[in-house]
Amino acid sequence: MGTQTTLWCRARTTISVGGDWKLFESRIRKKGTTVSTSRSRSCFCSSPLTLIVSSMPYEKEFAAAKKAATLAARLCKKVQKALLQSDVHSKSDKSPVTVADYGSQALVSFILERELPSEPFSLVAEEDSGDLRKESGQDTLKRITELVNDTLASEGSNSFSTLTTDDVLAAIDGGKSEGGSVGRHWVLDPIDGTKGFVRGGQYAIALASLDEGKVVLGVSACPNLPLASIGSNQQLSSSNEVGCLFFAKVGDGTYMQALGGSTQTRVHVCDIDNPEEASFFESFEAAHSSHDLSSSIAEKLGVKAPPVRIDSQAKYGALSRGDGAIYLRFPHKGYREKIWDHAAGSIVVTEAGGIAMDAAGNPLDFSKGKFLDVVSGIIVTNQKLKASLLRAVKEALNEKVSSL
Ligand SMILES: Nc1ncnc2c1ncn2[C@@H]1O[C@H](COP(=O)(O)O)[C@@H](OP(=O)(O)O)[C@H]1O
Ligand SMILES: [Mg+2]
Ligand SMILES: [Mg+2]
Ligand SMILES: [Mg+2]
Repeated sequence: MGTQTTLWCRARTTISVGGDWKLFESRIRKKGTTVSTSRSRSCFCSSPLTLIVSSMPYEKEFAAAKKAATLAARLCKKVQKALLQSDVHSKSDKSPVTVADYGSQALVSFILERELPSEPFSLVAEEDSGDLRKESGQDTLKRITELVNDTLASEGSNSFSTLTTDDVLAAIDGGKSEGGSVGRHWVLDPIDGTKGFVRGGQYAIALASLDEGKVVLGVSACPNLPLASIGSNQQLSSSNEVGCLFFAKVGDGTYMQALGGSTQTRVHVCDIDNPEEASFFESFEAAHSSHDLSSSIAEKLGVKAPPVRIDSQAKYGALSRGDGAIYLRFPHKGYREKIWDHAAGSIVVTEAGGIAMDAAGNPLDFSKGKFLDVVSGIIVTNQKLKASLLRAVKEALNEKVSSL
């Protein structure tokens, strides 16, 4: 449980803030009082000011997010097991959307609102209920409602009341927020890697929270990811258990536990500094990221291992525990990245000591609404490989331009 302290500042005061000091500074500045702060975490206020300092910020939100992602993973696992052709439903952009995408979004939206009743609720999520409101969507909607109710019942909570189809539509549409740089917003990809999900491969339920445009917590449930390393330089492991939950809160590090388990382990990115020993992740789907460009970058860097191709933000999770050293993502011309594809993954990696940036080395900016505008692509690595990776990326991109 987090504790809150109310401080009445009249002069220089030393305060202790768990979490992100920069974010805290920007908050108190906004209150209309001149506040000068220093690295020693002391602050001087020009007029009396009441500061409410939480020693464990975002703790309630973090617990709610873990609960929501874990339950959504349970729903998705059930559907993936029984996946029938008829569960695949075509959206206008032709990406397969299954009952699990909608069910997961409805469940996460419902649980976050239920667990945090006193907070304003804003959710930026991938799916909307448009197709489910049509006559042709009624059977699917009933199926989703049953799935959501079955999953809630399995939670064993006494306060459970059965949701109607209208409740489910409303919960899905709870995800219509546009996000932005003001206030708090949840960001959800109910199933990231839908193509992997349909194929029986990797996928993730990815949930993050933005505060003033910055990702402050992220949870990524990866039901098919082995608990043991999947890197190309993996050590032999006796465990073939799958299902990982990664979670990170700003300033507090990244942790992993077995989905449904309770023992958490702190994870760190690898500390490889020699690219020859590094291995890299990329999308399984060549349509999502140029495999040619990645292999040209890897060659320039001197990476020897073949690419590890997996779907979804499971790549960020695997990187955060050191399974590989680099994740390269270079969408084809005209594609615009969305925040829900990277928000949870990026904090999972940065809190584990890594860096997520665009191909020009800029930090990822989640404050501009649902799109994440990046220069050329997204690259993720550890601190030691950052400079050489950026050089190789620049060279490969220049070569690509001059060959056109
Ligand atoms: N043409 C494209 N280029 C890049 N990314 C794309 C894409 N089409 C879809 N995507 C995104 O790639 C995500 C999957 O990432 P990955 O390739 O790492 O598995 C998809 O998430 P969803 O599966 O949630 O729709 C989708 O948002
Ligand atoms: Mg999609
Ligand atoms: Mg996605
Ligand atoms: Mg998705």
